[in-house]
Amino acid sequence: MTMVAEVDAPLLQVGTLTKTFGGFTALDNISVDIRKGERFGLIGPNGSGKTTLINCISGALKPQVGSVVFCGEDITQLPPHLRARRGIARSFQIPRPFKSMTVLENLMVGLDFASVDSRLPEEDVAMSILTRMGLASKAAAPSNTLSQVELRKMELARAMAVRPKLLISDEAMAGLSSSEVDEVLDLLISLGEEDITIIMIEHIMQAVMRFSERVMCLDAGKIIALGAPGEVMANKRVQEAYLGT
Ligand SMILES: Nc1ncnc2c1ncn2[C@@H]1O[C@H](COP(=O)(O)OP(=O)(O)OP(=O)(O)O)[C@@H](O)[C@H]1O
Repeated sequence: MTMVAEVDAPLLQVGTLTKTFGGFTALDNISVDIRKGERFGLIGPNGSGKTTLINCISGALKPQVGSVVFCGEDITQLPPHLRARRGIARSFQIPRPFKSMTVLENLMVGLDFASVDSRLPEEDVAMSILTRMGLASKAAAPSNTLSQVELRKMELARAMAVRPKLLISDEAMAGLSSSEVDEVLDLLISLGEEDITIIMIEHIMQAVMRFSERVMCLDAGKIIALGAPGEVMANKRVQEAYLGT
């Protein structure tokens, strides 16, 4: 019985999280469990609290109330770098590469940061991640010569370098063409197939619908819907929050 409980335990447990800035409540009593390998979409209108929630999970912010439990460990008080070492990685909306470095060098910095213990030389590990992301041919290219979609892939590769259990993708597709969105989505979905849990913040609804097994919609710091993508999109409160009607 114990074994079954361990297998079924959520990877991430967010419990009664409240985050205020001065007198303003950005997150109001948020509780959600995310299972291992789940592809989880996080949506909500501008200012609804998505980034604040992700910041509380990655450690950039500490909530006033509530807890974040990851792999059974309460990490609420841990700083971001220790959360990264436990397997939480974040890929940012605006890629921030070290411009003068090559794509391979950018990745090796990520490996150093994570102090990833590997029997393989770091360069081999970095090259295998670049191959996985379809960027092997760009390994020696300076990062400032990459196209937008290549930059997004490099950002995901850098997040992958820490060998995450949980990858948080923060608007990785903003500004891309629809075929490029599909390329990045295919990559994210293939990572999900390797049991990497992914939380995707995204405004492109078509991408959210295709990617997510479950979707959570925030509005004014509260969960207004949580469930299968079709159900959430059909929810009247979600439609009102987006359409402002
Ligand atoms: N450091 C801060 N100080 C004060 N207010 C903040 C701070 N960070 C966020 N907020 C406020 O908290 C609310 C939620 O912001 P948050 O960035 O989490 O929203 P979001 O859903 O990610 O929005 P967007 O889609 O525009 O990125 C907003 O009203 C924002 O102004």
